[in-house]
Amino acid sequence: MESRDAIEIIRPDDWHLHLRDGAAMADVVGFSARQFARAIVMPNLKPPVVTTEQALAYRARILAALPEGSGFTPLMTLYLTDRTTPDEIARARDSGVVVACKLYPAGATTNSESGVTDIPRLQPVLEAMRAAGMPLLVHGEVTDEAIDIFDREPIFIERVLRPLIDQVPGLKIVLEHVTTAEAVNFVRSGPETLAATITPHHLLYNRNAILAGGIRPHFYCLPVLKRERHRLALVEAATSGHPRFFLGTDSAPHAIGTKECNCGCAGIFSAHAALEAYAAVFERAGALDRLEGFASRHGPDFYGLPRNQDRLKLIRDPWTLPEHYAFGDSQVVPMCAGETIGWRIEASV
Ligand SMILES: NC(=O)N[C@@H](CC(=O)O)C(=O)O
Ligand SMILES: [Zn+2]
Ligand SMILES: [Zn+2]
Repeated sequence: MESRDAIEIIRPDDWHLHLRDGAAMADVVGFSARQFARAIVMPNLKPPVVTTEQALAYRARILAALPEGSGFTPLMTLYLTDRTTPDEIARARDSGVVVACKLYPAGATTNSESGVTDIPRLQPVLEAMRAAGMPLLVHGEVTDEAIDIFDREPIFIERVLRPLIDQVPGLKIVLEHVTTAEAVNFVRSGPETLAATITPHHLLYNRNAILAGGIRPHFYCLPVLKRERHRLALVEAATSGHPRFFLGTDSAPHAIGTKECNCGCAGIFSAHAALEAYAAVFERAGALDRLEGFASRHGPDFYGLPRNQDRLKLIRDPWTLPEHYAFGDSQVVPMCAGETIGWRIEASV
C-alpha cells in the first residue's frame, strides 16, 4: 500500500449537497465552502424550489450566509413536479445559475411529497432539458410499498431508469448516491450521458452500521446502506478512474431530535469532513492518485463546466471529529462523530 503524507489536487466540487435554509444553513454552509469550490444544491426545501425565481432567491440566501471572503459557488437546481413546464426549464437555463433539475419519485425520500408521479408525462420537460444540455438528477428508488427497501434501487433501474434513458436519448442523467453493485454495473454499461455520484458514507459503511449491536439512527439515510459486497463495488467504481463516477456527498443534516426519535429522518451530515473521508477511502484502496479525477475532474467534465483553477492540499494529520455541531436552534451529529480521521485540509495552495 502506498504511504504518503500529503496530496495536492485541483480544488474539488460537491455534486450533491443539502444546505437546508435559514439559521441551520448558516451553521453548515461554511463546511462545504471550506473544501469545495462549487456544489450542486438540492432543492428539497419546504416548500421545494420549483421555480427559477425561487432558485434565485435561495441562491441569494446561500451567498449571504457564506463566510467572509468565500468564493464558493452554489449551482442551483429545480425540483421537478407533475406541473413543471418546458417554459420553466427555458427560464432556468436563461438564468445562468440553475444548472440541473432533480427528479424525486413522489414519496421516495426527505421532502419528496411533491415529487413526480408520472414520468412519461414529463416528456416535454425532459426534452427541453436535453435541448438546454441540462442534466436530470435522479433519486433512484421506487416507492412501491411491495418492494423491499433494500431492493428499491435495482428495481428502479429496471422499471424506471432504463425506460427513461430510451424515452429521451441524449438527455444527461446523474443517478444520485448509488448504493448497489447493480447500479454501478448499469452506469458502467450505460451511455456516455449517464453518470453517478457516490457518497462518503456508502463508501465507508455497510448496513451493519445501522443495526448491529443496537439501532443507530445517525447511520440512517436513503438509499439505505447496503451489504458489504455492494460497498466494495462502490469503492471499486469510485477508485477505478472511470470518468462517469464522481463525488457527491449527499451531506444531509437533520436536527438531532428529528433523528433520535421513533420515526427518524433519513440523512447523514458529512460536510464537516467529507473530503477527508473520501481520502481515507482512496488511501485504503491504494488509489490516492485517483482521488483528483473523482473529486475534481469527472464532475465538471460531465456537466460541461470548467474545472477549477485553484488547488487544495490534504496532509496526514489525524484529528478527532466533534460529537456535535450547532444547527440552527438545535445540533447535528456528524458522520464519524468522535472518531479519528487521518487527513486534514491544509489550506488553499
Ligand atoms: N439522503 C437522505 O437520506 N436524505 C436527503 C434526501 C435525499 O438525498 O434523498 C435529505 O434531504 O435529508
Ligand atoms: Zn436522494
Ligand atoms: Zn440527497
